[in-house]
Amino acid sequence: MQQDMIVILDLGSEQNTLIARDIRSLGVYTEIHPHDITADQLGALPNVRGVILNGGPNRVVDGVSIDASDAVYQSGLPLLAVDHQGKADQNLGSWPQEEEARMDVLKQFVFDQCKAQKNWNMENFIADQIDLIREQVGDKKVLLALSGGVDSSVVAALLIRAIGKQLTCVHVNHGLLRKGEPEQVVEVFQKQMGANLVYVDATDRFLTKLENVADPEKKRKIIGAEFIRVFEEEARKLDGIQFLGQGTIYPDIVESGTKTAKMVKSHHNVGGLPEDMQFELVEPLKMLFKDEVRACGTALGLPDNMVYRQPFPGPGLGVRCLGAITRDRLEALRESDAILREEFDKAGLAGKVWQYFTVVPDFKSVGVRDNARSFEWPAIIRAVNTVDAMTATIEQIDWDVLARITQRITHEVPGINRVLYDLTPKPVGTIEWE
Ligand SMILES: Nc1ncnc2c1ncn2[C@@H]1O[C@H](COP(=O)(O)OP(=O)(O)OP(=O)(O)O)[C@@H](O)[C@H]1O
Repeated sequence: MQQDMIVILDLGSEQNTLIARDIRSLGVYTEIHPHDITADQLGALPNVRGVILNGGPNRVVDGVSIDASDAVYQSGLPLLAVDHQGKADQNLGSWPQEEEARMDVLKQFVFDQCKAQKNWNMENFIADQIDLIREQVGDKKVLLALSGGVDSSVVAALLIRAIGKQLTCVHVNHGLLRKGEPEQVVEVFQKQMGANLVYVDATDRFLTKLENVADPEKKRKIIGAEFIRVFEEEARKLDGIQFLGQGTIYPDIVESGTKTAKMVKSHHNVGGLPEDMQFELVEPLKMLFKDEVRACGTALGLPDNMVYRQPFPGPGLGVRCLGAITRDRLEALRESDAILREEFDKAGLAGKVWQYFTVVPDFKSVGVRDNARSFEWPAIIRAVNTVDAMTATIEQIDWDVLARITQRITHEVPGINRVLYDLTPKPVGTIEWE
């Protein structure tokens, strides 16, 4: 391993991630571990230069105040005790709330006391991961479900670098992807990077299953279950696969809970595979935050529009083609969404607005086209900003941009005769319509 490490022990703090991010921003690698880490576990971590005892409001569990194990106190490593409640007790000093003062304390600890080197960067990370992946996988084979989203794309690029043809990627086109996405996956991974890529066009299969299904929950369930079925079928056709690559990232793990935090949820796994299909997991991004995943993707040569892709729901366009999906309305949705993205790009909004897309509902309105009555769907524009997806505000799009988008959609997309702009923040509206 190339990097020095500062270990953060979670003694009931809600700010483990914040402090981890602060230290990484200083160019030093950090990992968050449970408070009762054993001497063996601590000893197994490479290049540890110091330990932060990160206390906070959850420190008292069942009336007992938790503390780090003796192994930590006897390790001889420099220790920094932090209490985010600002209280000082026997072991814990108080902790500055202001960012500048906090960073000063961290810098002093990390560089002066621990003598850590500023060697956390993507070049070192990639070099380390390539070694680790080769060590884990040996001459065996790895399977990866490649969506074309940020996380699985970066995992694919990293695995291709590490093990080349020992990796097989499976990309499922369920017919609900955005315009150009499946083509880009084939272009980037198969043509440019020379990956083993199985491209499955399962559009008919998904759309047939979804025929006449109007309930949003049912739609989501059908799409999820069918995805697992298609993926399983493809996996069974391949011989001798022992490993499954996954785009697990650090927030998935941190949010899933250390010992003092509540379990939140587990993401990113291609869950639901049958029990006889047990794979060992390869999760090379599991210590990276999202912006680091993007930096890693860029360093591996992935295109910007893949690395900075806006979030896209698992069921894809299926939840934006409201009610029972029909092929013609889905096509109108895909085309209007592509125009919106193109115009946002031209207007410099693409990197600025968090999420933007169109929705096509299952009702029509009267219009006039070429001097004749038309009866067509509306396209609804949604453009929102959020920090944590729990709340969202509306992007105030320039009127000229909106007018241009309206002109293009109503003239270029068959079946659309109106464009509407959704002004609802979250709450009350969710970001997606279904
Ligand atoms: N169309 C698809 N083809 C192949 N694999 C897919 C597809 N959709 C999802 N997956 C797999 O399921 C995982 C979780 O999917 P989800 O839609 O939750 O994406 P995500 O969490 O945004 O991850 P990503 O950024 O990789 O898309 C993906 O990382 C990928 O491995």
